[in-house]
Amino acid sequence: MITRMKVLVTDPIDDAGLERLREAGHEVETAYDVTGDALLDAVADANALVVRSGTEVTDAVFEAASDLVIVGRAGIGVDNIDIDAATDHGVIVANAPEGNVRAAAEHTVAMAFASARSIPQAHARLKTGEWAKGDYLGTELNAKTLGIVGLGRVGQEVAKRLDGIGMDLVAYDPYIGEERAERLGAKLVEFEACLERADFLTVHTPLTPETEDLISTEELELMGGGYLVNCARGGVVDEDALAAAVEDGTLDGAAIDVFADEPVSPDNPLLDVDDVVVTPHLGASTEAAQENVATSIADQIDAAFNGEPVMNALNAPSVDKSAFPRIRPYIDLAETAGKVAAQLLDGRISNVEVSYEGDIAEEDIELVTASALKGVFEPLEWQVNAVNAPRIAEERGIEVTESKTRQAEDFQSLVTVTVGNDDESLSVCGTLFAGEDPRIVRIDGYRVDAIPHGQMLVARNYDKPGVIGFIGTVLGENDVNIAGMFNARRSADGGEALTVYNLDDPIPEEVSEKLLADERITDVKYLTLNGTAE
Ligand SMILES: NC(=O)C1=CN([C@@H]2O[C@H](COP(=O)(O)OP(=O)(O)OC[C@H]3O[C@@H](n4cnc5c(N)ncnc54)[C@H](O)[C@@H]3O)[C@@H](O)[C@H]2O)C=CC1
Ligand SMILES: O=C(O)C(=O)COP(=O)(O)O
Repeated sequence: MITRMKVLVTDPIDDAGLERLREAGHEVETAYDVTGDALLDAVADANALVVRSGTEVTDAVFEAASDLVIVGRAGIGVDNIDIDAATDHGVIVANAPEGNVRAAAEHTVAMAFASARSIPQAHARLKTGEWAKGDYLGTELNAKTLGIVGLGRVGQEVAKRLDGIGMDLVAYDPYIGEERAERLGAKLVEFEACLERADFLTVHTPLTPETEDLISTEELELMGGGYLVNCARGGVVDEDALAAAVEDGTLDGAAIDVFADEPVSPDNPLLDVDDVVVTPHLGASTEAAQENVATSIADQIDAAFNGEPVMNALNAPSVDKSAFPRIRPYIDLAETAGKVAAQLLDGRISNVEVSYEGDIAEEDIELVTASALKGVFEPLEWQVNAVNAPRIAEERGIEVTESKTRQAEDFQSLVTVTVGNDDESLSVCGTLFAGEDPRIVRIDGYRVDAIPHGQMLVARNYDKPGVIGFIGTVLGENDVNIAGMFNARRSADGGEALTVYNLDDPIPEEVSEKLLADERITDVKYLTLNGTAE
């Protein structure tokens, strides 16, 4: 099983998550607030990195962390993680998209009320002994219009809560259907209409190039009054524009939990405007939410270490937990078939086809195909795993195709990996005996029955008397013991044949020359697969 893995945690997460990682046998190191070179040093021998929003996980981090398997984000937003760089380095990025949704929604509601009733301002004055009752005349949310920009998980929870207190709901989200909005009692409208109609506008999009500064001077002018709440991401709202709009009365107020740069600088213009209520990124900071996200990330890290699917992987194929036991043996089988095919083809690989027949064709096979690609690319000595294999194929212009058919001729399930180029191709078919024992059952059209592991030799020869004996003698003379062999021929007339050997020992280089010196033998290939021959 897995060896002790090191998990580096650079933003505070709940003890329940740390405990779960330790219970699973992993070494957990916490190094909060490390940045720059100190972060690069700390991550150098880590197998997993756990962060919240406080750590910038850049390309340099992946460069420094050669043993990194996964970055776990104990929360939702991953704008602080360079996912492209992670994929290039074959590192999984996973988040915890459910655990803090209610906390974020409740904080949003709290912020809307806080700004509408000036609670923080009145509170601060009363604490200094000032009874400023006459200075505050608030706004009710009841019967006002709530505009929601981004009707995803958090946006929907906010919708439910504020619908419940009698607000009218409009929403702008170009990626969801009208039906979903209607089920929440919200009307889907265009962006401008959402701004114009909202008395309270709340933002719940991720920060992406598309949403950066989504709301700036022009958009705030369209609102022309009312309140803006941002508990999503700082960069979505232009801070200078918002501060100016509240200052000059274009808006009545705002409530902001998130900032373009965090921790926020004392010079941030929003801190100077009295009608802007601020909190230091507290949306997810409840006990329940923190326990949820920390344990979710711990489980996903453990799964990654065990080679199991990572439920919320953002850059890797993930598989339903209940389906994984059925798929797992095919992951290894496809990788092996890919490895064998790549090692047997002489020419360049410019296309890979993975086809599925029988029961396996009913399953979600994205991860199986990625594993087949990993198998194909590994003998080429590319730094590859199932996370970056599809990307590597794309970058190198290798065409990847998949096909599925529920019919299987001779086997319950068959996985075939075909590698080739415009001039030639070679297929390797694998199946599972008794549902779990991997077998190679066809190589380049020859029907074989080979156990794919350890040292193997695949010889092509003319089907003449004494050839097999000759190969056995040469191997024996070189102290290579044959654990098993299978000979296949296309026809019974002395034509071409293919023989697959499982060997107990590595093959010395000169063996190949000796074998090929015999004109009955046309090709010899050595394969090295995982495990050793029995
Ligand atoms: N303040 C805090 O502590 C917390 C902040 N968050 C943040 O809240 C935000 C929302 O989180 P979730 O609801 O879980 O995400 P989600 O992915 O479930 O929903 C985001 C929604 O935004 C929509 N969207 C994307 N681009 C858009 C655009 N240009 N215009 C309008 N809509 C667009 C998407 O279609 C999606 O429906 C994220 O930025 C997340 O990081 C989440 C939890 C806590
Ligand atoms: O989950 C999110 O997106 C959040 O913004 C929460 O951030 P945090 O984990 O509190 O740094």
